[in-house]
Amino acid sequence: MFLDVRDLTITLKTGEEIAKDISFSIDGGEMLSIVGSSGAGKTTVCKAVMGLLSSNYSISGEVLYRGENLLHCSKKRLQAIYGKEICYIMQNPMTAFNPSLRIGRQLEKTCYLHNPQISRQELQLLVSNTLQQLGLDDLKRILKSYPDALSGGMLQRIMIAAALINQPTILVADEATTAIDACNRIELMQLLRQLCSGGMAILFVTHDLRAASMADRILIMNDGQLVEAGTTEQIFNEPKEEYTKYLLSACTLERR
Ligand SMILES: Nc1ncnc2c1ncn2[C@@H]1O[C@H](COP(=O)(O)OP(=O)(O)OP(=O)(O)O)[C@@H](O)[C@H]1O
Repeated sequence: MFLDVRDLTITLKTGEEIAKDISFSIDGGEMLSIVGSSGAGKTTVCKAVMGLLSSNYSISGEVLYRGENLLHCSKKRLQAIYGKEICYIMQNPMTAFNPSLRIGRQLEKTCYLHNPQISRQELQLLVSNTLQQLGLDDLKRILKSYPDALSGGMLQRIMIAAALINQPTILVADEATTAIDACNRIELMQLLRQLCSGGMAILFVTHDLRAASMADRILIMNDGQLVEAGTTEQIFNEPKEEYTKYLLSACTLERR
């Protein structure tokens, strides 16, 4: 199993519980979606999986990456895993980049960090290919730009490129398609499916049940807890919980 999260409970130092008894697993070639309204605890769970929660949080349970509990790994081991084997697409593309560094440089640094042996030529080719894979063709301009010169949708796609550049085995995508227009969003979802077919495991987190329809399985999260789990067909065609039905009706309303 690529990723196996067991009984993950996240509590603030003040005692407030943000997520309780969260368990799920994803294997290579699978896309699992966590769906829930704003404030359900989705981002906090992603950050716990990515080792990004500060000491203001206490975490119990297990985050197993191929059997290795990431909550107890050394800093050195985690540095080797995160950004290379497990990559994260953060929710807000505007704050994910260094504002004073050109995009090209930032992508090169991301790649170089985990592939110090790579030649200059290979590095440039990899950066260009990854951006093109995400439908970003205006390469010269993009690579020379500072983040504030690019649109939110573009930055989101570049952030996805940054996550894919090191060809991770697990991709954690938190609202990865939110800032992207509808046509590009469909293309991006198809790309994620394609990556899955190539063996990647994808955790796709969203507040929008429609966006989750490309996943193999869906977990519904509400108020810090998983309330329903099933295949995508089960969730869409035979929802059991009232909250799942509510999320489905919100999709139908938006479509009218
Ligand atoms: N450090 C913190 N201090 C206080 N409250 C926090 C902290 N971290 C998380 N929370 C609270 O935990 C809850 C879950 O937050 P989280 O960002 O994980 O939700 P989410 O499901 O990802 O929502 P969204 O989609 O809007 O980001 C929210 O009510 C949030 O305010």
